[in-house]
Amino acid sequence: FLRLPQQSLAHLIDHYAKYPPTGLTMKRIVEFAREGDAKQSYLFLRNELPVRLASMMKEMGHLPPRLLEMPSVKTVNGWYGTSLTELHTFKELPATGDSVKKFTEVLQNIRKRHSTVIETLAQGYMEFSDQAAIKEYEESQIQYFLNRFYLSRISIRLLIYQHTMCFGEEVPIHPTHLGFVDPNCLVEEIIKDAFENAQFLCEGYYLTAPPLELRKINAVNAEEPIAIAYVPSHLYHIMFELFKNSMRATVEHAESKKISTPLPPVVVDVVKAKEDLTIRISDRGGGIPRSKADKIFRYMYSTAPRPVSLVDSQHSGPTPLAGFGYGLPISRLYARYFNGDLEIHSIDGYGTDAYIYLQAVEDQASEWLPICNRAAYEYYVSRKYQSDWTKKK
Ligand SMILES: O=S(=O)(c1ccc(O)cc1O)N1Cc2ccccc2C1
Repeated sequence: FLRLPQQSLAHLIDHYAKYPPTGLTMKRIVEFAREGDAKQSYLFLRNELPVRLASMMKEMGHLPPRLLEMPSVKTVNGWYGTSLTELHTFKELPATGDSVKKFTEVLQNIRKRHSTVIETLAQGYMEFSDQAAIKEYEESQIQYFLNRFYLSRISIRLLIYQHTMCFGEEVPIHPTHLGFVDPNCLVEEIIKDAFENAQFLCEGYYLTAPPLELRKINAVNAEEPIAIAYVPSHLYHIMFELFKNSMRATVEHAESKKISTPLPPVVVDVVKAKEDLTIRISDRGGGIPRSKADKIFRYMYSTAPRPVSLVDSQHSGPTPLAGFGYGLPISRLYARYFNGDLEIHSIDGYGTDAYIYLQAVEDQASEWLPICNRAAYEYYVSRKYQSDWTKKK
């Protein structure tokens, strides 16, 4: 037989991107971590990871050509291509101890290779915006893409961590953890950890920080601690980000009022009910007007070139809580990944409430993933961005 022409990368992408991703529920992930084995994981991931990588590579192709020319964007595209090609070599390989061991090593290399994807794409965006003004439709295409691309990346990294920690040499952080997931994640502990670390940063910079006021209600079982099956590092990331925002707002707002009363606390309410686990973070940091509130979930919004010196005159060192960076949009992706959400409700002149909603029931918490299908393609080509309403005043 003629040897099949060397599978070009474009063929690989088209082959795998044809399939929709297979989303897992938190229930399935926990069960599999308990009862699954390395071979079953290998047989699932050697197809599922290429499907998720290829889908995002195909979708990247719909971005403005000028953006795809940016060196940093080409670099990220290169990493995805290399990883897809490496995983594809396992396509026909039978699941033996040796092939599974090699596969696990490949996953660890992929995780390391992709560790700076977010910063590198941000660099690519800056290169793009330095080159020429970004049109409105390009901006909305890029925001649409980055939410899908980063959500897909969160999911790929979770699947890799689960495999390497359950079936590789890597040991879970806590003996009770099942890989990267904790079947009994004590929410209050993570909230306190995140608050203490954010407070340490805040005190280091502002020489002061607001106190925490934590209130909790377990509406399902009053005596039980509030716990759900979740990814501790995802919850920590969300809380740490929101606490940094609230602390900065609280301190800077108090300073601006020139009166030196004690700082108002950051109040956190945690309520576990039948369906939702809700965490509300309330600060009295002066809030944000509605005219600006719609921008805080934008990538790059506040990475606009900062004042020349990162050192703020009144305080020492770079502003560790500077701007919003990517913290809010990425935190919202973490919350939405397992069918939760993150909402910001602000009262201009008073303060802001951040609501985090998580699924309290494992089989309702299923991966929320982008599907690279016709609808997505339509979005890129149809210029849906064109507003069909008069401009806001
Ligand atoms: O926009 S905010 O209301 C705000 C946004 C998100 C959040 O989690 C908490 C918040 O408080 N806020 C952030 C910030 C930073 C410096 C100075 C003033 C403010 C006001």
